[in-house]
Amino acid sequence: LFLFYFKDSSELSLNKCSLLPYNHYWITSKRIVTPHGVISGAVEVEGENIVSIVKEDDWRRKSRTGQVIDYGEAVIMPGLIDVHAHLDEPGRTEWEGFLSGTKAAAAGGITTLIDMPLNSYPSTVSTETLKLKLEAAKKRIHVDVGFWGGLVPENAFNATALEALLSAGALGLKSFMCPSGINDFPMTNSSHIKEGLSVLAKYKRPLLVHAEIQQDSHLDIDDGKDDARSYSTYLKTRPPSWEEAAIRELLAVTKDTRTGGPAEGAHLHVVHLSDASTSLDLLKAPKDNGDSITIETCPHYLAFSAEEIQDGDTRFKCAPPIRDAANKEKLWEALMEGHIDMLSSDHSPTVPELKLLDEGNFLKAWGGISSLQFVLPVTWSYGRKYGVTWEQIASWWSERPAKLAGLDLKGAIAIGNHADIVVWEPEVEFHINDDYPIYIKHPSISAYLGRRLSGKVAATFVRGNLVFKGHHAPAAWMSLPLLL
Ligand SMILES: NC(=O)N[C@H]1NC(=O)NC1=O
Ligand SMILES: [Zn+2]
Ligand SMILES: [Zn+2]
Repeated sequence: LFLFYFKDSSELSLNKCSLLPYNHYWITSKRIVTPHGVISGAVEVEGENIVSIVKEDDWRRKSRTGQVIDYGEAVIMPGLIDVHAHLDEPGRTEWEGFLSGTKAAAAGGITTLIDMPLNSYPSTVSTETLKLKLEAAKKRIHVDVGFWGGLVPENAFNATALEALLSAGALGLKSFMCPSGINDFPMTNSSHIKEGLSVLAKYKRPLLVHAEIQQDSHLDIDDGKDDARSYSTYLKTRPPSWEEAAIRELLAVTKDTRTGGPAEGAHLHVVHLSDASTSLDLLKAPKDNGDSITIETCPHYLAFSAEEIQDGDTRFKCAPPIRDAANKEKLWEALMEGHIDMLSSDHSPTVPELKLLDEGNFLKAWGGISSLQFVLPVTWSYGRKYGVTWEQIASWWSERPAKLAGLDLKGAIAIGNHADIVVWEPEVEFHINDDYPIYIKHPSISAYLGRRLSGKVAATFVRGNLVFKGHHAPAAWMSLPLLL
């Protein structure tokens, strides 16, 4: 698979994209999150990889070479892998772009980001348009970036075109079952999806689906009774029945992904599940019975509830919508019990003008949450009262996303893996106000502006390069597609 790397490894010796001058070093801490538990000890990095992991007792006894960076009691975790972010470049760079987006990612402990095929212009639906993405990202990324391709009516019945897109490096495909809000990214129906899955089966790669199907809305938005500034008006326009309808249709095709089925090898990933009632319940049995399905939800569905969204505060408009507090509780329960597999940001920014913050019209504003830099502290801050552990965070944000995207050398602090590491301090609180360094292009639309969070990112390593430690590595980024 192609992953678009930010640095040519052959140039590591004259490395300007690392804030560390060493090629071989040890990171020590009392709290290192490994697949075998949290240990006190040291992680040895050489070049791009983790070459050993030792517990404290052995570490003391061992003679060693290489520099030592002691992080004390800070938590050392695998870097986060955000499988769902819209960086909007090329074509809508004024909305975000690779430079600011990956800068925010690095500051937030995200070491790999998979870019969605829509909101840029053109959409990533062919080898030619994927090439435009690669060109745009060149020398402009602070973390590893991969790309999903788009499954749209135009390419769905063209297996040759889809295969070319996957061979050119798309890590999988993404489609919408309702209007996406982007003209050159039309929605697919289940026959398109079935075709897509049959091609993906060969490549053993996933289809990510925005699972909402438009139902008759009971709201007549023209009768003047419903205030477009009120969040409840927006909520009524996208009831859980939209998610339910999409999931019912999807389950008719995911049977094919079972062992021995016609699309064995393909996988369906339901993005940003919001409805924790019937939509989730419908997925449980097929998932347990061998349909190849995973489910993601996003921090904003876990942090916020409809009741607390103020009139006109369109920063919180997204689709599917943030539902009531009871639904939020059920989402946490499903996550803790393992029915929801992973988290992603669905960072989907725009320019402040299109968020209509002054007018506050929920029906007309751009739908999309801006959150990229804060997903780790948000997961931790809002999850603490449910007893969330660092190992769970590593599973939701690193291990399972790596598996979904087929990134064999990522997702865990393990020998041989890429040295993709976040160092963070769970006990440190901070207030996201106007003085706080926010690296996304438009801080004013950030959903977390004004919040107090705990869990501060101290340092981020991407394949052995220290890319962030309160400030970013100054860099003229080299980039190249690399065969994993
Ligand atoms: N086009 C786009 O990014 N849409 C996203 N925004 C959102 O809130 N949900 C989405 O799917
Ligand atoms: Zn979506
Ligand atoms: Zn999205």
